[in-house]
Amino acid sequence: MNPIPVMINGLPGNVARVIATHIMADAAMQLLPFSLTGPEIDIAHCHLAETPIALIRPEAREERIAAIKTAHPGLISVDFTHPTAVNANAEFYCRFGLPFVMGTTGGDRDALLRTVVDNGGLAVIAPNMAKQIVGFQAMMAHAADTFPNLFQNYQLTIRESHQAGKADTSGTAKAMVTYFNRMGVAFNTDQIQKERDPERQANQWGVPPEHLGGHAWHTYTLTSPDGTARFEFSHNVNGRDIYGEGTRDAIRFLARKVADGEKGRVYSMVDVLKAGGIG
Ligand SMILES: NC(=O)C1=CN([C@@H]2O[C@H](COP(=O)(O)OP(=O)(O)OC[C@H]3O[C@@H](n4cnc5c(N)ncnc54)[C@H](OP(=O)(O)O)[C@@H]3O)[C@@H](O)[C@H]2O)C=CC1
Ligand SMILES: O=C(O)C1=N[C@H](C(=O)O)C[C@H](O)C1
Repeated sequence: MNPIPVMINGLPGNVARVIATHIMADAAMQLLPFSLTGPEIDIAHCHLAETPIALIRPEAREERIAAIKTAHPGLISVDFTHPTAVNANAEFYCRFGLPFVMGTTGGDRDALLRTVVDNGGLAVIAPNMAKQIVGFQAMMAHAADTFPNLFQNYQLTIRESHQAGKADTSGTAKAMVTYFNRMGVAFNTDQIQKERDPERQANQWGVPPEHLGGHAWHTYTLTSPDGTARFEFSHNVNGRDIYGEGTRDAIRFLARKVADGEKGRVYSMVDVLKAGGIG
């Protein structure tokens, strides 16, 4: 079997760099030496180990993509860019018939789904690629479907802490809100408490100093109306390696859907998990 050609977009950003390293280590995939990059990037290349990757700025991508696509049939694009880029990037992928994995959070998520469906695109879209967190989401979805209003009238607090440079509120926490809502909890994503201050992260949260520049800590606390019962769920991730395996599974899943001739469909990481793509 030929390796799946993969273009990681968002280099030289933090997560794109980690994911690209995971792709390079996977014999079933071929990391292409190109990456769509952002408007602030003024270097022409970045290096992953010894491999130079050409960085394609937004104004150059329309003229470059056709040749890349022709040279690499079956190309899968993987997007870990910036919340402000989500919708325009999805439109770009759909315009050029590029199936994509969208790991980037933020943007208008409803519009994102519509773009794919209305334009016959194909995508896996998920705010979190970590398989254990995806599994936790699936558990919460099951609880919401099976026991609607299980936590009716409970008070919810959501606290999340990420590296100071994170541009948006946790997309994972926002997704989790939908399950709590379906379990009867009144809560708006604006109520998510986000921490971006490294001093408080180290001294109050206990984030290890070496991970202040890259961590994703989330705690969901439910308190009963009379205050006698409290339920707490946490997932605390240091570094970014955890996202590599799930992203590779999403790429393999999407490549299979392309081979099956699917079009106009959006899949989540829960779909990837259910398909047995995560092992
Ligand atoms: N789904 C998941 O499992 C995970 C998702 N994420 C998400 O991934 C995203 C990236 O995070 P992170 O790497 O920390 O962010 P960084 O800011 O480190 O990197 C983002 C990179 O994307 C570039 N960029 C901006 N606009 C575009 C564009 N239009 N096309 C291509 N590249 C662009 C930026 O360039 P410039 O400097 O010019 O803006 C920058 O180099 C976030 O949305 C984050 O929430 C993170 C971890 C896991
Ligand atoms: O920006 C990050 O780092 C992360 N972003 C995702 C999110 O917003 O949910 C996933 C994880 O929290 C790390």
